[in-house]
Amino acid sequence: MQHSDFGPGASGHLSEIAPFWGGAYCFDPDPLPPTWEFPADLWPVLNEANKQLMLLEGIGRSLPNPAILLRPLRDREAILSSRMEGTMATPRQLLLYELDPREAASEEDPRNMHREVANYARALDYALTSPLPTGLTLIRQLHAILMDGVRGKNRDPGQFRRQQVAIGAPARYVPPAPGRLQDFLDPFDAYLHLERKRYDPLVDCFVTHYQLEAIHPFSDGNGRIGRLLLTLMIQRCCGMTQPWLHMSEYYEADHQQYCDRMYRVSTEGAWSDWIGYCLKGVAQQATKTIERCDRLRTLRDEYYDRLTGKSASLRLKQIIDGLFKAPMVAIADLPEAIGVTYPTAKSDVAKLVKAGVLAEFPDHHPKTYYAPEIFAIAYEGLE
Ligand SMILES: Nc1ncnc2c1ncn2[C@@H]1O[C@H](COP(=O)(O)OP(=O)(O)OP(=O)(O)O)[C@@H](O)[C@H]1O
Repeated sequence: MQHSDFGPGASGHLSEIAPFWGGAYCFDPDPLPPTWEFPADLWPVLNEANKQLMLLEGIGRSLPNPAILLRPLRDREAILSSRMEGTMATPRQLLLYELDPREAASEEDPRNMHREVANYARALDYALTSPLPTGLTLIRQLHAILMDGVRGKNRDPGQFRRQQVAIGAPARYVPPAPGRLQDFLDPFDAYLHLERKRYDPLVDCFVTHYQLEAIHPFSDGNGRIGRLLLTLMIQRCCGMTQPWLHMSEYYEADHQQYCDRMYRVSTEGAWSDWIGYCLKGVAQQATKTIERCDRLRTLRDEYYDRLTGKSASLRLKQIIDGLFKAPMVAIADLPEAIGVTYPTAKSDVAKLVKAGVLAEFPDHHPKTYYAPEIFAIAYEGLE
């Protein structure tokens, strides 16, 4: 860690540790809230972010079936947040894994990565339905789900780290020493539990995101847990009925910038820069999500027309709605999902193939179908 990068405005202090960790120092972040005042020139940026967020909330809330948006959003977030850390799964791999979650055969088996991405999605679902307040207990539970059954060293599901870690190679940022972690985690937990924090709720989401990353409490998975918590906090603290907004797409577009801005909070106390960047991301992500929602809604209406017109068969509508939640389906799973016999399910799938809604997924047993047009919108840019 570059000692000379840290100036008088740093948002914490350097303290000495064992010399082999990229220099002899780690960074001890000051407890929240920072002494930083929210600057006047960021008000328009904050207002725009909150406006777009509320627009998205209104549109999401008016959806007759919110799952048509929530599931693709959740999967996009799981894929992109994991991809930022080198854990790769395409949407197809994720959906196929979820249809058939077999154990990985070895540490090198790519199914390990698919499982980790599926775990991320599962952890998000868990967080969003958990009655626990946002705090360390919930954070540890989420980490345990994220690392559940994943092979590899230093995963320690649900456990705070007992060793020194560093970000980057050579170490660019070195978080607090393990022996003193609790000194940073306790005040962090107390701040999370405050009903009214220091700033606008949206601003506080990004202030706390920085703090969790600066403490880096786990030996692995800190980036993902931080972004998962961010989704949860935006939903819980900003009056949203559902998790409509995720930030990983924005951060992933320029990972370096995301990390650099956090680094400069540590070294110079550059909060305005970090918060302004995040708020712009909120407006951008909200706008993108609204557009995606419109495209999915239009496509669903078009499918209803294409297949059945006004005399829409309820059963086919049900299958179509299901495809918007997960655009992959195995005939064998349909009878239980919609309460029909196997021959009826087979004939319905044939109708959907004829109408161009479904296509057979090549080289896969048991026979599996996917909806290419839904796929193209929901997972745009991810294949
Ligand atoms: N200078 C920094 N200060 C604080 N946090 C940072 C900094 N640079 C990057 N980060 C955060 O650390 C994350 C990466 O941390 P690290 O490389 O230690 O991975 P990890 O703990 O193994 O977690 P994951 O596997 O989810 O990344 C980034 O995604 C970002 O959120």
